[in-house]
Parts: sequence; C-alpha cells; structure tokens
Amino acid sequence: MSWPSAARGQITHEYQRGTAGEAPVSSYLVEGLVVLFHSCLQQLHESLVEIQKRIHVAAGEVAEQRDEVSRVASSSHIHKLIDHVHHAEQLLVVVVVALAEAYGADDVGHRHHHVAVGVEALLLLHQLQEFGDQVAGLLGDVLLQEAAGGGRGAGGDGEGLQGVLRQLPAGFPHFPRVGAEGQTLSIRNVSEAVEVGASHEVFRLPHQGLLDGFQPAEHHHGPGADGHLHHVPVFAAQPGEHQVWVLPQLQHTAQHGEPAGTRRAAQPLGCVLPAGLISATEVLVAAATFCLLLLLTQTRRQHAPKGLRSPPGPRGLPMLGNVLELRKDPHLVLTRLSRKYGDVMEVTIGSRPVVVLSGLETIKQALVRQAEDFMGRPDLPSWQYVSNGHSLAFSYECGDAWKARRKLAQNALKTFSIAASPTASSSCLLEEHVSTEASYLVTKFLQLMEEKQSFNPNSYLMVSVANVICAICFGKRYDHDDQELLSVVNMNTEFGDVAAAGNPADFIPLLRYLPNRAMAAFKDVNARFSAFVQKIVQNHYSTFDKEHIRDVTDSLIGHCQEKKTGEDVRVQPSDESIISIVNDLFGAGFDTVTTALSWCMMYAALYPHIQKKIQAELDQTIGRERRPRLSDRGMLPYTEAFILEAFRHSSLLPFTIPHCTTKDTVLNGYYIPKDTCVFINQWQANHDEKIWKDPSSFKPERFLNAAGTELSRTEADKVLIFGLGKRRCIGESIGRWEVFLFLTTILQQLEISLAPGQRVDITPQYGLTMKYKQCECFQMKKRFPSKGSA
Ligand code: HEM
Repeated sequence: MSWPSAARGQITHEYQRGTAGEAPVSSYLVEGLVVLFHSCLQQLHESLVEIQKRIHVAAGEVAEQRDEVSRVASSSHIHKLIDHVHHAEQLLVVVVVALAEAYGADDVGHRHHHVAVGVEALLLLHQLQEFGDQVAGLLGDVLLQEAAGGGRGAGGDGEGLQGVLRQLPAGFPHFPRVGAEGQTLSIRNVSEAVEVGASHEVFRLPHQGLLDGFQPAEHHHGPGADGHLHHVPVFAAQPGEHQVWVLPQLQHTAQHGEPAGTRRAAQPLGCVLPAGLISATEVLVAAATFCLLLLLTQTRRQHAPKGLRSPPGPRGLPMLGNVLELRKDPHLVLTRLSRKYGDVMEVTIGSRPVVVLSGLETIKQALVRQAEDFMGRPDLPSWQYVSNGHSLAFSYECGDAWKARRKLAQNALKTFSIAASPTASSSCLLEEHVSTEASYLVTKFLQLMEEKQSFNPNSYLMVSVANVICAICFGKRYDHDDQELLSVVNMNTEFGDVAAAGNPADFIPLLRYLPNRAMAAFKDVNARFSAFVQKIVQNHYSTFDKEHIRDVTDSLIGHCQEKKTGEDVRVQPSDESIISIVNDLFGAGFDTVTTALSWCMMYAALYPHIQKKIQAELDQTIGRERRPRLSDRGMLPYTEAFILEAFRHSSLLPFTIPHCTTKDTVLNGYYIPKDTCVFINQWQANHDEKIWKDPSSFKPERFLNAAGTELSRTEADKVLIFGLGKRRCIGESIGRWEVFLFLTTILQQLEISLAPGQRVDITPQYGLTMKYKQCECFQMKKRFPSKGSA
C-alpha cells in the first residue's frame, strides 16, 4: 500500500490545529469532506460526460457489439466489482456516521474515538483506491474498445472485458486482502479482539447490520507488539461470531517537526490519532475512490434488449442524479421536462433511475391496460416507519396476501360508510356522520366570526373530517379541543413532506445516515399515530362482541378471529397486519379530504360569482329548509362541476404514491425493467394543454354541456386525482361524497369571503398533498336567518 507522502507534512499540521483547540478536528474533517466531495464530483461529472459521449458515438456505429458488451458486463467479475462498491458505500457511511457522532459528542474522549473510527474507514477506502483507479480506467477503455468492435480478438472470450479483468493485479478483486500483513479473522469475544488488536488494527466488516452493531460496546487498551498502548474499538455489541477486517500495520511518515521521509515504527491508528493523522489529500483520495466506484455501479443499469429503447431523460450528476433540479416543485419541473422528453421519461434520483409517466393516455395504458406490470410499490426506506412497515399503501408488498388485505379493507370501509344502513336515520352512515360534523362547523364558524374579524377554518375542518373517519373506523367522535386527537392530526404536514414523491433521503443511501430533521419528524409522527390507533384497537379487543360489530375495527378483528377453515392460510392476514389497515384508513382518510375541502373553500372565496351560482343551484334544488343529502348529488351539476374543477386545478395530490414495475415491461415502445420506480404525474395530466383548454383558469363550466344543465361524464373522467387501476384509492367514493356533503352544507348556510385588503398566497406547497399557505383571513356570514329567528 502506498501513501501520498508529499501530503504528510500537512497532515500533522492540520491535525494539530484541530487538537490545539481552535476548532474540533471533526469539523475540519466534515468540512473538508464536503468541499472536496463537491469539487471531486464536478470533475468526475465532466470526465464521465466526456466518456459517455465517446462511448455513445462509438456505440452508434457498431450496434451489433452491444450484446457482447452486456453479456460480458453481467459476468461474475462484475458482480465481484459490485460487491466492492457496496463495501465502499458502507465504509463511506461509517465515515459520515462517525463524523456526525463526533460532532455530537460532548467529551473529548468520545470525539476522538468517533474520529478514529471515521479515519480508519477512510483508510480502508484508500486501500480501494488502486483497485478503483485501475478498474475504472480499464472499464472505460474496454467499453470503448467493445463499442468500437475492437474488444473481440482471436482469443474469443479470452479477450474483451473478461480478459482485461484477468489482468488485474493478484489479490484483486479479493478484499479484504490476504497475505503477510492482512487477513480476515473471526473473533468471538472481546479478549480475542484485544489479542488481535495487539498486533493488528481491527475493524468490523460493515455488512447489513452495520448500524445496529455500530455503537462500540467496549473500548479496550492493551500493549501492542510495538510496546504502545492500543485502542481497539470493538463493535461486537452482541456475543457471537463477528467478522472483522484485520488491517496490516499502517506505516506513517514523519510527524510534524521530524525530517521528511523518517519512518517510525508501525503504530496502530488508535494510538496515533489523538496526535493527528489525516490530510485533505487523503480525504480527497477517499472521496474520489468512492466516486469512481460509484461510477462503476452504473454498469448495473440494465440495458434495453435489442430493438427496444430505454426511456429518454435528462442527464444527471453522479451519485446525485437529477436531485438538484427536482428539489423544488418536482411536479412542475417534471411537467416541463415531459414536454421535451415525452410521456415516458427517465430521471435519476441519487443513483436510482425513476420512470416518470405523463399524459392521461399513457398513464391509463400503464395503470389500467398494463395494470399488473405497474401495480408494485418501490421499497423506500422511509416506508418502514409507516404502520410499522405493514402499510397497505406504503409498502413493497403487492402479492396475494396484500390483495386479500386490500379487499378486506374495501369491504369493511363500505359497510360502515356508504352502504345503506338499516340503523341510520340518514341514507347511510357516512351521511349521518358528515351531517353532524358539517352542522357543527357552521355553528362554530359563526361563533368564530363573532369573536374575531376573520379566521383560518382549516384546523376545524381537519378535526371534523378526522371525526368522520374516526366514527367509521372506531365508532368514536372527539371534541374539537381534544389534545390527543389534535396532536395526531396536526402533524400531517410532517408526514406529507417525507412521503411526497421524490424525497431524496429515500433515494440517496448516504442521506439516511446524516441528521435529517424531516425524517426524524416523520418517524415521530408515525410512532405517535400508531400509538394512538393501537390504544383504540386494544380497547376494541377488550370489548369485542362478535354478535355486535360496531365499526371497521371490530369488523377486522372479527375477521382475524374467525380464521375460517378452508381459507388459504397464506393469504390469511395476521392480527398485526390487520391492525395496520386501520392505521392506513385513518391516516389516508383525513388529510386528503381536509385538503380537498380547504381548496374548495378557497376557490369559493376567491370567485364570489361562482360561489353565488352554487348557492343559487342549492336554493333551487334543495331549498333552505332541509339539509343537503347524498341523493341530491345527481341534481346539482354546477356544484359537481365546481368540485371537479377544484380537484383538477389544485391537483392536491400532484403525484400518486410512487409505483414500481413488477416485471420487465414495455410501455409506448420503451423498455422498463422490473423493480423500476415509477412516478405518475397527476398534476401534468390535469394541466395538459392537449386535453384542457386554458388549463390554468378556474372554470367549472368546462365540465358542463353548452346549456350548463348537465355534467359531461367524459370530461369528468379526465380528472386524475385518485390514481387509476389496481392501486386506485380505496376511499374514492367516501372522499368524493364527504367533499360534496361538507361543501353543500356549509355553502347552503354561509357566504364565504376573504377579508378585504388582505393578500392571500395560494401557491401550492409541494408535499404528498399540496396545500396553500395558512391564511387567517376567511370571513363568513349567515345567508338567511335561522328558523325561529327574525
Ligand atoms: C379527496 C380525497 C382523497 C384523494 C384525493 C385520494 C387520493 C389517493 C391517491 C392519489 C392514492 C394513490 C393511488 C396510487 O398510488 O396510484 C390513494 C391511495 C389510497 N387511498 Fe386515497 N384519497 C382520498 C381519500 C381517501 C380516503 C377517505 C381513504 C380511506 C378512508 C383513502 C384511502 C386510501 C388508501 C388505503 C390508499 C392506498 C391504496 C393502495 O395502495 O392500494 N383515501 N388515494
């Protein structure tokens, strides 16, 4: 192993500044890492673009060579290379985590320890440098040769990529190195680790359980072969076999003040670190190595089979992909890009390709006509926190067991909401619940107007809508000042920020290990949410009576307990997964409907002439004496058109929940491999100039016939807001009916306006559901005197 000795003078110097107390060592490391990474990325990007250009040109000339390249690229050598890339990625994670921990550590000992761990990992990365350099260079050359038709020589398969890989130096790709200095060992306990640490540096191989085992269980000091005290971080938190990397003793050159080139006795890093040993050059080397190795991962990308093309799309940066372009309003950015690249395009988020679908016909083709192929969900890391990883909506599952759970949820929902109910005084339970809540809101809004000049109705809408879904799922209504309910429903923005399509932390593995406030809030919301639901579910278990099923929760518990003989046990939902269904229904059931209603109220206030038309229709069809009912829906075409236009114009769910292909497939002639993440841009479909005339104007009339007396079903069906196909929203009817009943009940009674002179900003804020900025300037007044008064 060679060390960049020219950098050594600086190393100690830099490090000593850190220990002299001017600034924590870790801060230099972190800053250095960030800055160097950045410049390194830029350089790498430029060279990559150049290489790609050359390959592209050559590949165009000799297309028939492509098969050979992909055959070779899938060889076992490449798999080995990819393993190394994984190791490198994991090591970099160790570096970043260690540095982050060092930042957080308040005592010097711990800080040094974390820095030491980070540096050890960096050094391991450094070891990969030679390998990375050579393979990246070779691969570039080989791909060019292959593309140019020069890779296949007389030696048949002895030539080309495989042949060149064989030229790699002995020992590669076999990492950890074996040989005189380094070997892989298994240690079973701390004393063995100390023993090993006496003559070697020990580093636990970061594999899957990396971070679980990352907290060092014990630190041991013992005399080494060189007589120094050794610091052996032992990461084996649990007893049992732990694979470790045993590094060769690291030589280092002159310390500060010693003549250049002086070599001291080998010392393990643990001893050396407090005195200092790291340079910007090494950080750069490590970062560059990592980037190079990541470039290699691009060979993992599947190529389209002969005769098919991969979807076009904008070129991205290594490691980041198109993340920088997408960080603000991705629905708008992707709509713009779709004009250039078409309805099926590919962007990269982090290093993951994402296919983005636009255009209603293309979306229908994928979600309806090729429904099975596009019904999957990607395996996104943040989703493990939703319903403990068992969510119906946010989880990778989509097999038979999932299908059975979805069906069960649909049936239970229907029974306790829109199905005709013999016990309800209204036409169905949903109507009864919404009428109660909407009447409460009318009274509350008038009371607020008496107390204040103007107010924000959204938090009241939220609790009322939450009460409807609570009534359906739990048979329970909460007071509007119930702190327990408020603490759950008021955190919907924190949920939506992370669950929105394109959250970088879901696509860039490194970000998962950096402090991330949004992700911490997301975990917290989900934990609180689950605790809230679990308490209610437990209560239902203890009062459950199979002869008297009260609500959705009872109905699901009943299903669990039946465990019918004859039912396929493989698709029989477990108790836990059944309970998570309630979690999902409650979660999906209030934020969506509340947001839809709050847009309706805003549009009604912004366009008073439209509001008046709705009220005229309500007066004419229902009158002022009785409350609106679900059965009135078909007789209120203008009101229906208004709701459709509010859905279309706001596109409050700009994307569906991300989808994923379940198998290799072809859409519009483009090849999309299995497990590709797919975003469905609902916003684009709802603002597509090919479909909608003047899409940015708010015009309910676009859904009516020329006379304005009938709703056009064809136009209504073009609004895309509940998704389509096998993942279509299961609460669609409930959602549409709730919006209708709340809105008509409120508008029948109240006139809504915005306080004069107040500016409102209705720019949608990007998230899973898009809302306008909170606005305190709603005003409401009674349209006509209540019965009995005046
Ligand atoms: C205006 C109200 C609503 C809107 C706009 C809406 C929209 C959506 C959208 C766009 C999806 C994703 C579809 C996809 O990924 O392709 C979805 C899924 C879902 N929605 Fe809704 N929703 C609403 C109300 C509700 C309600 C009231 C419930 C339950 C009571 C509900 C339960 C669900 C569930 C469980 C899923 C997941 C379906 C799956 O992954 O298979 N939604 N909704």
